[in-house]
Amino acid sequence: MINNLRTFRLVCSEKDIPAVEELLRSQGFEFSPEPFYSMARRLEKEPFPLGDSLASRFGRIYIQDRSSMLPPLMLNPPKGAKVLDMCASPGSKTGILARLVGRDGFVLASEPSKDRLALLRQNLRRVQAINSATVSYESQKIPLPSNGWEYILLDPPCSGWGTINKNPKAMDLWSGEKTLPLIALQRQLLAKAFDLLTPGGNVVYSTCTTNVQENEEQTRFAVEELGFELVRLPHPEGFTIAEPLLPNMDGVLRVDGSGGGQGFYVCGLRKPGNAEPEYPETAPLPGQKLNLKKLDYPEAIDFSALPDGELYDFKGKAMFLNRHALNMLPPNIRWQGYPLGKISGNKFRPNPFARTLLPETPAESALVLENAEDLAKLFSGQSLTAPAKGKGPVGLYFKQLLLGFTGKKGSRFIWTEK
Ligand SMILES: C[S@@+](CC[C@H](N)C(=O)[O-])C[C@H]1O[C@@H](n2cnc3c(N)ncnc32)[C@H](O)[C@@H]1O
Repeated sequence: MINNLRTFRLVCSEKDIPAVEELLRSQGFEFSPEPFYSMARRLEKEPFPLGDSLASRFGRIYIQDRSSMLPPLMLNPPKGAKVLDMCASPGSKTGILARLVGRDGFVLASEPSKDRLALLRQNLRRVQAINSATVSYESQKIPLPSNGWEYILLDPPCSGWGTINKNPKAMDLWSGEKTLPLIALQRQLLAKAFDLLTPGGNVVYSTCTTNVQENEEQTRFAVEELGFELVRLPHPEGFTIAEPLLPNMDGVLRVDGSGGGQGFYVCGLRKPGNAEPEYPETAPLPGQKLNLKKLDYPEAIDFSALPDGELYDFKGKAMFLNRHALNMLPPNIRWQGYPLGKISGNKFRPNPFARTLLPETPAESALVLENAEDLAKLFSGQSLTAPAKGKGPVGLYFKQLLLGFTGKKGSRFIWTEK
């Protein structure tokens, strides 16, 4: 089946939706809302690649297949929840989880492949998932204590048959016996998820493949061999859901792709019981904790916009360490917080895209652009007139939408990513 449907999601608060949509429309993009998620949009006109749009460059949209949005939406962690994403790169689902749990929640994203870990970190930075941290483990061996997580997303490597439109060779590459190692790994990961979950906690297991072995049979394994309870998932509006290929599987979602989007399989599982999560002993970290009161930083910055946590200097990189990560991650695990900028002595310079450090109300020094043309000019290297007073970096906004920090030289604003 040919899937020509292109979808993306907005990365902003509800109140900023009009500004992001205006930014897109002013560059000639047309789109319509998707019924299953208030932030999802269906692309209808693309005058140039959507990935090159200003909204995308500033991390205010994320291009993602609509079916791939379902697993985190089905896990549906509440605001403030802590979530483990066991197979995270490139971070498309981590990004949704980070949004769902909000500023006071936390997502730990695990990805063993070095290259894919770099991509994951890049994407999390782009969408400013400040409430996340990353680790690099084969998640079946991740050294986290048992019973510590109330929400887990498990989106393991699979044969990818649901993506044949994008990867026409997926079916030849992963057929017959060749899928056996994948099936074994998926089972190990499911067993580990069971161990890591707090009794009463939930995991969503998902694949972008269509065969029964990696889908319903894995659900059956999880229920019959591991002791999970099957959770009945709601029918997402606007999707065609096929009948499961095994009996007694009410509430699993076999997304057949005929409504557009990839073929996907999503199932919800609950660890029986009821208990509070157990947290490990923690230990001092390497790196140097920074005292915000002693830092020299541009006046445009508003550190109070950050969630609870600490700022650390790790070899010149200013890393934000979320309080949940500090409380939940044991001393033997290697993890990375969220990079906010550079630090030299006591001088902090924000990353140009670190919009989380901006106040909602622009400071007097800020550059507030009212039209996308000026923003495009600035972003392409042209300078814009600035008042001679004050120095950069200053806050950059499109209307009330926070974008990042732009440099200033004399009486010109200059965009620089250095
Ligand atoms: C289907 S992709 C995940 C897609 C991701 N959840 C997203 O939505 O952006 C599976 C990922 O699992 C990673 N992976 C492979 N072996 C793994 C293991 N043993 N533990 C955890 N992740 C693994 C792969 O490198 C790949 O990035």
